[in-house]
Amino acid sequence: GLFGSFGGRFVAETLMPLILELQDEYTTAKNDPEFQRQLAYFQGDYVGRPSPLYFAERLTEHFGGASIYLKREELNHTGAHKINNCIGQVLLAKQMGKKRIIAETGAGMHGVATATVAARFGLPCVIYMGTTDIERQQTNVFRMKLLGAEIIPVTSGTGTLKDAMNEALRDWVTNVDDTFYIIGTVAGPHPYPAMVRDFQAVIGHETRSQMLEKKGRLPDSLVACVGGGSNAIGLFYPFLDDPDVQMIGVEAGGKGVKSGLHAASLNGGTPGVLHGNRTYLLQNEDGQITDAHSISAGLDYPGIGPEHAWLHEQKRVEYVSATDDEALEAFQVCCRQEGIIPALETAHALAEVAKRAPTLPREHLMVINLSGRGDKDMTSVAHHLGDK
Ligand SMILES: CC/C=C(/N=C/c1c(COP(=O)(O)O)cnc(C)c1O)C(=O)O
Repeated sequence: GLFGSFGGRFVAETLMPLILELQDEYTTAKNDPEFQRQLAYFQGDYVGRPSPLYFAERLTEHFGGASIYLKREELNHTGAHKINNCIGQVLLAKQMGKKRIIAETGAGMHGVATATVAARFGLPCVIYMGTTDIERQQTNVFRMKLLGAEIIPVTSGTGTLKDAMNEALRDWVTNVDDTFYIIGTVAGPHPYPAMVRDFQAVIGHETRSQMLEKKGRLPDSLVACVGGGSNAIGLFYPFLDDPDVQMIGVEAGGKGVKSGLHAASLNGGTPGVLHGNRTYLLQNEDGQITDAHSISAGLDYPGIGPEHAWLHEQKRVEYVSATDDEALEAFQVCCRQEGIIPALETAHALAEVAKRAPTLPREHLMVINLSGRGDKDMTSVAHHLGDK
């Protein structure tokens, strides 16, 4: 389970039997036509896939350069890419005879997607969520309750995603026999980063065939925001062996990487171990995890998926960052030009498009992962714009 020197399994011994059972179950499922048929069925009739690859004519005109295409993951059921992964993992949980589902959440999109599949498959569900995020993503908190999930507020640390994941991992170690932990991003011990990537790779597979059908060739560049990195790797993965397809991952630059108040684990971090895998993370010289900062709860995480750490070292993907302010600006441009209200996480990818598209010719085909919709962010954005 290694991506170069990244990834692996840094977990308590008590977890190993379940991890090995999960790895066997997943390896079997990957090659099991019945599992793949079930997955495709729910991706189609329940999630609503394939998501459109939409030519954003107004954004293209507005930036005056590259041809901009949006991969509309915000149109999936529940409003983000997270459901792609939750369907796959809940099917595994059922196959393994698990009786209880737990998850962590920051933006609440993974929490809602987990509560959604738990409801649909008749399993009790507990979601761990930091109190900071409960405050800034209230619509998703209410949606989780409507879907029947129990939410456990996490007050430790900064009360954000990292802290929620710590508590979810503790629950999992305690209830390893009857509980399945649906991890919401490409983090955690092997096989999670590879498994979550595989469930999200439907994004890239669809994008490939949609672009070939529309333009008769592959896209020139792919842009996606990076929190833990699941929507990005899902878009990038099917293209990794196409050397002419450029890939840009956009981290949360917060108040600016130099300010120290950011969540840019690659651009502002160093190698270390967190949440069961070796990757890049924000830490001080003693190896203590330092606080992340981002206007967007879903990017507010001091780590990153180990495959991204490896792709960064291999220089196959270019990782840049966008600040809170740049994301807020791009958020508004998307609303006004395309009539699409993106999630604040997604707005970080759009901020990079604002910088990069004008420098490219119209023939350049640029695909952005529109990872989620922004309903959840209305009060937060109103608050921040009020400061303008
Ligand atoms: C797993 C915790 C992350 C969450 N969300 C992250 C997120 C992200 C960043 O997560 P990744 O794709 O895994 O980097 C991007 N776009 C949207 C709309 C998101 O909600 C969540 O709790 O909903």
